[in-house]
Amino acid sequence: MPTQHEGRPGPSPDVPDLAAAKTALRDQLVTARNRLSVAEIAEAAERLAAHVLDLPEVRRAASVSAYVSVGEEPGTSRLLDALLAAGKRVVLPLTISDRTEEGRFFLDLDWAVYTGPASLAPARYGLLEPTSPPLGRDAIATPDALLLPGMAVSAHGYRIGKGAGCYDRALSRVPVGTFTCVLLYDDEVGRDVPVEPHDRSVLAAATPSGITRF
Ligand SMILES: Nc1nc2c(c(=O)[nH]1)N(C=O)[C@@H](CNc1ccc(C(=O)N[C@@H](CCC(=O)O)C(=O)O)cc1)CN2
Ligand SMILES: Nc1ncnc2c1ncn2[C@@H]1O[C@H](COP(=O)(O)OP(=O)(O)OP(=O)(O)O)[C@@H](O)[C@H]1O
Repeated sequence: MPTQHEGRPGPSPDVPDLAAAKTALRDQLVTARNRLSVAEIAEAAERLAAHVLDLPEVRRAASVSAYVSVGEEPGTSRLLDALLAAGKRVVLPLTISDRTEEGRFFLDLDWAVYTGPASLAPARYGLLEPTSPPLGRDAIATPDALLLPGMAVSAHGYRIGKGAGCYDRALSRVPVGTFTCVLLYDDEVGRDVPVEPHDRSVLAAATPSGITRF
């Protein structure tokens, strides 16, 4: 499919054709991930972690934000423990619900420090979250490097996620220039991602084959 939407400024967030195109792409991406075997997921996680840990921005970071992978997502458990073992402060998302002034429900992210696998507990939406105290939504502004979940990324670094907009909200609180890297499978990089006005691009993608910079 040609790149129809990339870089085109939209008139407002929630442009219906862009939102529908995102939903269609997400469906395709979920289907592809569902075909992965447990062995493929484990091997991909291992290779991906090695590339992430080798990134200069991650090596020199004192603090890193990441996520706890679930299901067919690129695995992060070994990566989280390696970051901790390297002496870094690791912060993880807590998914919280909020309402707009008009009463519309949305999901946002708070943050908490990771201290090891035993500090994680099952949370809403099938997620695993840290049990340490919430640091506040603005805590995402302080880590030196951000490792993000995603479903795909465009050739220009625009990512698509699960569709709640949590990471777009979180990224809007992050100082420009902060190192941001989405963790994906190889065939999810360079996809035709529809771009809405609220979308913030990332600086890199990490996959089992290596790092792509945008
Ligand atoms: N591992 C991991 N953690 C993460 C994310 C992620 O993508 N992966 N997030 C990335 O943003 C945040 C959580 N994002 C979410 C995005 C959508 C839905 C959601 O809509 N879930 C259901 C509907 C609600 C339900 O189950 O009752 C759905 O998928 O239909 C939930 C959480 C924070 N933590
Ligand atoms: N910074 C923001 N401020 C207000 N609303 C936002 C913001 N970012 C996203 N949204 C809302 O969230 C909805 C979902 O956004 P989008 O489809 O870009 O999510 P996504 O990137 O797939 O998910 P995520 O960011 O959680 O990984 C959009 O319809 C938009 O209205």
